[in-house]
Amino acid sequence: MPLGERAGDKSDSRYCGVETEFNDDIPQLLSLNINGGFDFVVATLMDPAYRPSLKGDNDKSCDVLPFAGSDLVLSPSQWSSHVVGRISLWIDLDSEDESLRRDSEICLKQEISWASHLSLQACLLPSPKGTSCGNYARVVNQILQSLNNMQLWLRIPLEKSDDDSVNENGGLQREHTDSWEMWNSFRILCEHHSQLSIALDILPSLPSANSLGRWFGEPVRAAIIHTNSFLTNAKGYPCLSKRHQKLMSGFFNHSIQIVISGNQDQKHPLRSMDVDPNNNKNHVESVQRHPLRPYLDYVGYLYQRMDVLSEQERFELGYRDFLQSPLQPLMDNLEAQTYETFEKDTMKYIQYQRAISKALQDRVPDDDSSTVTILMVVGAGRGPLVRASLQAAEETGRKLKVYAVEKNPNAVVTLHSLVKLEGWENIVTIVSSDMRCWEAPEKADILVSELLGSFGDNELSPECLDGAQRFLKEDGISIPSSYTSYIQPLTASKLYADIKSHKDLVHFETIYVVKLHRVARLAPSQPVFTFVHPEYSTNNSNQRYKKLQFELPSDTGSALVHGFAGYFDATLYKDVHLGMEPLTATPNMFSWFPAFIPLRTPLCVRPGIPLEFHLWRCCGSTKVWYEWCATSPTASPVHNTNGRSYWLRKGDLG
Ligand SMILES: C[S@@+](CC[C@H](N)C(=O)[O-])C[C@H]1O[C@@H](n2cnc3c(N)ncnc32)[C@H](O)[C@@H]1O
Repeated sequence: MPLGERAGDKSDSRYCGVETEFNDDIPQLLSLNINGGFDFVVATLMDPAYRPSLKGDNDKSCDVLPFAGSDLVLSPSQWSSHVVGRISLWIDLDSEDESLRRDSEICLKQEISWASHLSLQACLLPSPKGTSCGNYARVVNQILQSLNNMQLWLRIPLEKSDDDSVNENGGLQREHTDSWEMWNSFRILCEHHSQLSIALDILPSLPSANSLGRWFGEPVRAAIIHTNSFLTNAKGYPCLSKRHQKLMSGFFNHSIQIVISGNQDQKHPLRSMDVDPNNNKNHVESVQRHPLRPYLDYVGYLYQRMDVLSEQERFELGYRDFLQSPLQPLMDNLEAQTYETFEKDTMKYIQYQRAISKALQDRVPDDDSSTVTILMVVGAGRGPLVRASLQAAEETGRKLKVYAVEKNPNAVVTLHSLVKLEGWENIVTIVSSDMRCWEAPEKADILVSELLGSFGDNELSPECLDGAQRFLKEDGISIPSSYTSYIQPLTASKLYADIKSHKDLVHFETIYVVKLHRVARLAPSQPVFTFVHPEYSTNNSNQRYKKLQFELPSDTGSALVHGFAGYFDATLYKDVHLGMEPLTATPNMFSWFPAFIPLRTPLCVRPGIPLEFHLWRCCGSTKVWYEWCATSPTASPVHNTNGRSYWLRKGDLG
C-alpha cells in the first residue's frame, strides 16, 4: 500500500508521489505517472474553473459537479492506493470577499465529501492564504468531526526568516515569518485533531537546523519538493544541496512521503540516451521518459544511500513511539521473556563487570590471596549479575563469596538450576527473600544491584537499597554508587494524540516508557533527582523537589511542548557509568527506553521566554508517586496530585 505507514526499514520499499494539474481523464493521468515510476498522484479532483456562485438557478447541467470522471473510472483500490486529492487551490476561507468565502466553503466541503466517497487515504489542503485562518480552521474542524479515516494534509511552506529590513522611512524593521506559527494556530483551532497533519513544501532555501528539527515532532506526513529546489550538477542532472539531502534523510527516517512537484509540460534537457547520474553507466531509454523522472531517480538514489539499520535499530522498530507502562518489578514478578530481554543486553553486564573488578581491586590488594570478599547481588533475577561478579573475580584474581537475593520465586527456580549447572554451589548462596526484610548472616563488602527504571529511581531502587544497606559493612561499596534522572522538553504530537485518544485524565497523569522516534528534542536535558548509596545521613528522605528552567536555542523559533523525555545516568563505581541520557549514553545498550512525562495541555514556548517546570517525588507509607507542573510561559495544573492517577506500590514486607 503505497500510502500506508512505512516501517523505516531499508528492506521496505519507499514511495514517491507526484503533484499533477487538473486533468479530466484521471485514468490516463494515473497510468502516465505510474508508468513514469511514481507510486501515487496528488491530483486535483474538481475543475478549477468551477465556482458554486456561478451556477445559474435554471442551469440543470450544473447539478452535476465538475469532478474528473465518475468514481467508476478507477477501481476502489486504485483510488485509495494511488490518488491523494488536491483541494482546489483558489479557495480562500478567510477572504474579505464574502462571495469568495462562501464559494470556498461550499467547494471545500464538496471536494472532501467526494474524496471520502472514493475512500482516498488523504487530501491535500491548500495553505492558509494569510496570517489569520480562523474561518478556514473552523470549516476544516467541522469536516473533521464526521470524517471517515481519511487524513487531511495541510500544506505548509517550510520557511522561517528573521531579518532586519529597512522600511520606507529609513528605519529598521523586524520582519518575521515562521510558517510553524501558521500550522500551530491552525491545529490549536482544530483541537489537535489526529486526522489533521502536515504536507511541508520544501523551498530552495532552508531555515536553520534547530528550526527544521521542530518539524520531526509534528505530524508531517508528506514533503513536497518542487523542481525549483533542485540544483543541477555538472552533467546537467538534478541534485540537492547538502542541507536538503540531510533533510531528505530525516524524511525517509520518519516515514514521510515524498512528493515531487514541477511543470510536467516542459521537457527535461535529458534525451533518450542518458547517463545515470550516480554510477555513470550508459543506458538506453526505449520509452518516453516521464519529464520528472530524473528527479524521482535522484530521490531514489538518496534513499539507497541511507545507512542500513543496525540489528538493534531493527529490534527497536516495532517499539517506536509505542507508549508502555513502566515495569513495577517490586510489586509484580517479572516474566521469563522480560528477563530474557535484559540478559541480551551485553553492554550492561560488561559495564557492571568493569565496575565490580575495580571495586574488588580497591578492596583487596594484589598480593593478598587469602581475603574473601563478601558480595551480595540484591535483585539477582536469573543470575546475570552473579555471573558478571564471578567473572570479575576471576579476571582480578580475587576470592569471592556471593549471596544472590531475589524476591521473585520464579526467578529463584532458575537461579538454583544455574548454580547447579555451573557448579557454583560452594561460592553462591541463593536467598529467596525481599532484600528489605532479609536477615543476612554476615555483612557485605560489596552490594550489587540493578533496580533502575528509565527515570532512574522510578522502579524504587532508593527504597529497596535503603532496606538493604543494613547488611553492607560500614566501609562497604554499593554498585551503583549513585544515579541521577534527567529530563528534556519535547514536541511529541504522536504521543500526545495517543494519550488524548483515551479521553481521560489518568492517561495524561501517567509516566510512560517509550522508544522515542517522532519527536523533536527542544533543549539539552537537565539533571533532576540524584540518589547516593549507601546513604547514612539521619534526615535522609527519598522525597525530592526540583524546579528547572529550559531555554530554546534562539534560532529554533517557537515550539509546542507536549511533555518531557526522562533518562538516567548511573555511576556504577568511580569512572564506570551506565546510562541513556542522550549526550553521555552508554553505546549499544538497549535495556531502557526513555520515560515520557506528558502535559495535559501542550505549552507553546517562545524564544527568550524560559520554560519553567517543577517535578516532585513524593513518598507515602504504601506508595511513591510523582507530581509535575509548568509555571512559565503559562501555568499548567499540577499533574497527578496525591498520586491519584499513577503511583508505584512499595508492597507488603510481611
Ligand atoms: C531489573 S531486574 C534485574 C535482574 C537482574 N539483576 C538482571 O540484571 O537481569 C530487578 C530484579 O530485582 C528484583 N527485586 C526488585 N525488588 C526487590 C526486592 N525488594 N528484594 C529482592 N529482589 C527484588 C526483581 O524481582 C527483579 O528480578
